[in-house]
Amino acid sequence: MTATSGVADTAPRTYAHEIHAHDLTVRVSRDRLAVDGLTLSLGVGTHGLLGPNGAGKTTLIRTLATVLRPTGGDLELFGHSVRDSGRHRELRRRIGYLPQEFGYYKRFTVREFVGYLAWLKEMPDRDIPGAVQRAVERVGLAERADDRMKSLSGGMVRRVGIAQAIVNDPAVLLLDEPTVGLDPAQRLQFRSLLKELGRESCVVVSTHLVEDVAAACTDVVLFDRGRLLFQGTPDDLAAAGTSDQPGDSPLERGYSALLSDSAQGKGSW
Ligand SMILES: Nc1ncnc2c1ncn2[C@@H]1O[C@H](COP(=O)(O)OP(=O)(O)OP(=O)(O)O)[C@@H](O)[C@H]1O
Repeated sequence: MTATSGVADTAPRTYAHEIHAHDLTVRVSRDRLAVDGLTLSLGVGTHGLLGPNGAGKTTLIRTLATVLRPTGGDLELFGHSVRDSGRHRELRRRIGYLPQEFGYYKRFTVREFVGYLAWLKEMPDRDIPGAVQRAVERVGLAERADDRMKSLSGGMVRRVGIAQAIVNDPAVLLLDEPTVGLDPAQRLQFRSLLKELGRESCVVVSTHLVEDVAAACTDVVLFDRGRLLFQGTPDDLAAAGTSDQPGDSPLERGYSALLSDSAQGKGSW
């Protein structure tokens, strides 16, 4: 393993947004476009990606993580098109990604596992132990750092997932339903971590929990059937609601109002 700090890590910033999608489409099967003509720019901040089941959130996050290729249109990360696959390694060094389905090695300790992911992200050897310690502390697992993964609860495994996503201090952090399995106290701590991370990086967090968005996000992206329905602040989303819409909070009523024009939002689930 060698230190692989690239020119891009120190180069002056030449892009307006960390993420810019233009008319992006992603086909997932012969008859299904899970992302369908998306134009969207996301910069520094915490962006909550909301939408009903099957809206295309996971597909979009996988595409942003360069796991899936765009079918049409374009996607730029840090000003570079992901169509240039020669740049993927360089782009991935600046991305943190927690997939919805998170795989891990049961016999590794937390420290070994997060360190292994740091190594895969081509972090310099000398930086790894300190970065692992910081990431594990940020998710509240310092006391379990030398325990094997197989001894952790589901919520703790999720927190290790968050630790591996942030270990390289990514400029773009992609989290697919990170709060699933977290207990209420951990969820509160995680929300403050999200806010903190969003001050310096571009954080995209997919969630079904409108409260997560209210508490932690500066920006809401509402997605349905592969299309962008709304982008604005949580206050803008709340303002879209009316008292006759279903929901227990202004944000939930705003969410319902914006989805009510779509067939999927109409009383089905
Ligand atoms: N590999 C695939 N093959 C066929 N269809 C797929 C595939 N992956 C996703 N889809 C379909 O694409 C659509 C979007 O799926 P996706 O998982 O991106 O949605 P989502 O918004 O993340 O949903 P959820 O909230 O349920 O996780 C769904 O209709 C899904 O069935």
